[in-house]
Amino acid sequence: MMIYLVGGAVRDKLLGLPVKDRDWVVVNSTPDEMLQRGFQPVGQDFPVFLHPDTKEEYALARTERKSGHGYAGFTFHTDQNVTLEQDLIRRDLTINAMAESPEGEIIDPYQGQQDLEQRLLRHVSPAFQEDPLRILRVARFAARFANLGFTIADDTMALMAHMVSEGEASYLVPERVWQETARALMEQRPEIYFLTLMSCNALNAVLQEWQPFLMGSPHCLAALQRAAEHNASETVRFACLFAPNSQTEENSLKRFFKRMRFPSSHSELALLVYQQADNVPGILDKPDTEAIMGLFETTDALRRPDRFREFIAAAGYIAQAKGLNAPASSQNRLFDLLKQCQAINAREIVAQGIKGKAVGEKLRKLRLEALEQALSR
Ligand SMILES: Nc1ccn([C@@H]2O[C@H](COP(=O)(O)OP(=O)(O)OP(=O)(O)O)[C@@H](O)[C@H]2O)c(=O)n1
Repeated sequence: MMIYLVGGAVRDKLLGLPVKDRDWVVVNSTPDEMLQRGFQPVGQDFPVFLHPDTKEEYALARTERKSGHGYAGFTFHTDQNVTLEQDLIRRDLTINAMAESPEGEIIDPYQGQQDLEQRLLRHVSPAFQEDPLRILRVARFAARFANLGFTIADDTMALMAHMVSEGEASYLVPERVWQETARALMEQRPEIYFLTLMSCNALNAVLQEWQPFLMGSPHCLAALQRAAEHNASETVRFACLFAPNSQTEENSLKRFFKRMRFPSSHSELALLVYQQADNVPGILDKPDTEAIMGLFETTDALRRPDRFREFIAAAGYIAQAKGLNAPASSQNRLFDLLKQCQAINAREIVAQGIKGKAVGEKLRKLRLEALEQALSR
């Protein structure tokens, strides 16, 4: 048997980037031999094994043939005669289709190194079409490597658009779409992921309800870009893409979240942003304690201060993207005001012998007074 390092590890090494996961291809072997050598099978019909010590993935060189749609549509073919070149040609991008021998020799039958130099994301062969997830992967790599100067080859973009027009993208299940999208959100230039999906029409095919936000208003993607520049969390980046938008009804947004099964933390923050983000800029311009208290109440800030922090961060990026004056200092000020309100709690009021509904009323009154005082300072 011969073992080669393949895929992202070879690509990242050649780019001088840190290598996270290492994947290996095993040529000229059989499942029996792998088992004899102590490798653990990953699944029943899947020619992939885990190394007994490192737990890294070792896959028998294989060819894949499509026999239908989606993930049930694959048949694997692996035998001792499948060559490294045959294994590499079925991969997605030329920069992901290189191998390294144990001696450190790079095996590059499809000009991956040339494309690395030319900063091109180019599909290896027509076999690219066998997996619609690759449309999202290419968009994600474009987002990751944009700052290194990478762009998508015209032919590859055309192929992706062709796959979408053939209806292939509709076979992507929500879980996989989210998996790629979540990873893309954390890349350096996440907006490029969405721009790529728009260019090949995949956004319309898989994430249609997002279109009014992403295509209808220029603020969302600009806000996302700012959020990424400031190393914002995945939740905040996601929520930036739901700036208030008059074309979308709240119910259809809720249906979208449900259909795509986004994590509830993300959907909840996004919904708050959609409903309330426009109320944040300028709220501190005039000392209107009722307005500030109203914002705390509608966003449930007193009980969920961490989420409120994320909410004002997202609202801030959106406001900045709109060219409004929304400095980080006013976000901190708003959060300080929240803390002042939180410092007053029901215990002291109950201790004074106040009961029932009057407790809440008194609490609100004291908090408004605290806001008044803080704002006059
Ligand atoms: N839909 C896919 C998924 C994976 N691959 C191939 O399998 C390798 C390993 O896949 P994965 O670990 O998902 O990606 P990486 O390229 O290692 O990228 P990342 O850094 O994002 O993990 C890829 O390089 C690529 O050659 C592919 O061709 N098509």
